[in-house]
Amino acid sequence: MRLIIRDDALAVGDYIANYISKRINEFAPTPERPFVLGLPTGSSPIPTYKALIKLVQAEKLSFKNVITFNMDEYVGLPRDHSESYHTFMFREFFSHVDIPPSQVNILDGNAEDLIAECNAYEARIKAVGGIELFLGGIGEDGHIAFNEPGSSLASRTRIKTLAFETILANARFFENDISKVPHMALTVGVATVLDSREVVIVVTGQRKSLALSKAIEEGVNHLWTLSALQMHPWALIVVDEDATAELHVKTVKYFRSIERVQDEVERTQAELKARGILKAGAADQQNSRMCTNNKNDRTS
Ligand SMILES: N[C@@H]1[C@@H](O)[C@H](O)[C@@H](COP(=O)(O)O)O[C@@H]1O
Repeated sequence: MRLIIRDDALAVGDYIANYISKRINEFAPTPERPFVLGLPTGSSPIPTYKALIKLVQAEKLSFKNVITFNMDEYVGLPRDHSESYHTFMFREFFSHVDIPPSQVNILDGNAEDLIAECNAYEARIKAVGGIELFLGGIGEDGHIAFNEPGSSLASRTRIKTLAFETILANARFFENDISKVPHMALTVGVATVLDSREVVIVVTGQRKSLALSKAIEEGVNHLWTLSALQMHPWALIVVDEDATAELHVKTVKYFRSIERVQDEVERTQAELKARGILKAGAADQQNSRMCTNNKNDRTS
């Protein structure tokens, strides 16, 4: 697992947007081989969405050959409600980029048969070859998607009753009236997230700092479902300074040093390449080996 620390939420958004953009561009998706991207809602990913939109407007990135799967959706909230995740995603992101709406997948919280809807979602993910990169956020209790404390770490897409803390936290989007917040949601499971080839998590703000420390400094625990990421071979958490408030100083120093060393390695390689000492092909091969190693190295 890697932890990247940036000054504030905007810098976190820029970092993640550039990271995703690089991944999609390197993948070079086509209609026959689309890039499959998992996406979250919430306030934390908004700076990332804004930065991604800018990249599309600058023609540095395209979503034409990207298929998306959202993490979750409320049960029983009309699709066109201002706070449905469907409305949120089109308002904050999809309407501003070049993704064909037919390539957007969001769970239907009003489906007649909710269990069938969840099973079909898992099947759809499988049918397109699995998720390449899952971007996620977390709740204050460390939940990923709507996998509340106590969720099985082997869980798949299903119906979940929301924790009271989550209902309280989300009341800010429903005129601070908890009776207006849906009490149930459809969500991908922890195992659905872990199945994706890469996971990137955004954590900003001091209110998430306890969850962050529980998830990365302690063991894997279903009470902090983000901690399941410790089992993932290629996970990246990008946080702002505020979110590190509960981390040990040595944890912060450790992850900062890893980033510094990685930057140095890349700089040295670029220099050697520019001076012709390292052949372009060899450098690329080495880079891709490093990349492969990173995929398998939980400390990098
Ligand atoms: N189901 C969503 C989560 O997927 C999201 O990560 C969380 C955090 O929201 P925010 O980023 O607004 O703190 O909100 C909800 O609970």
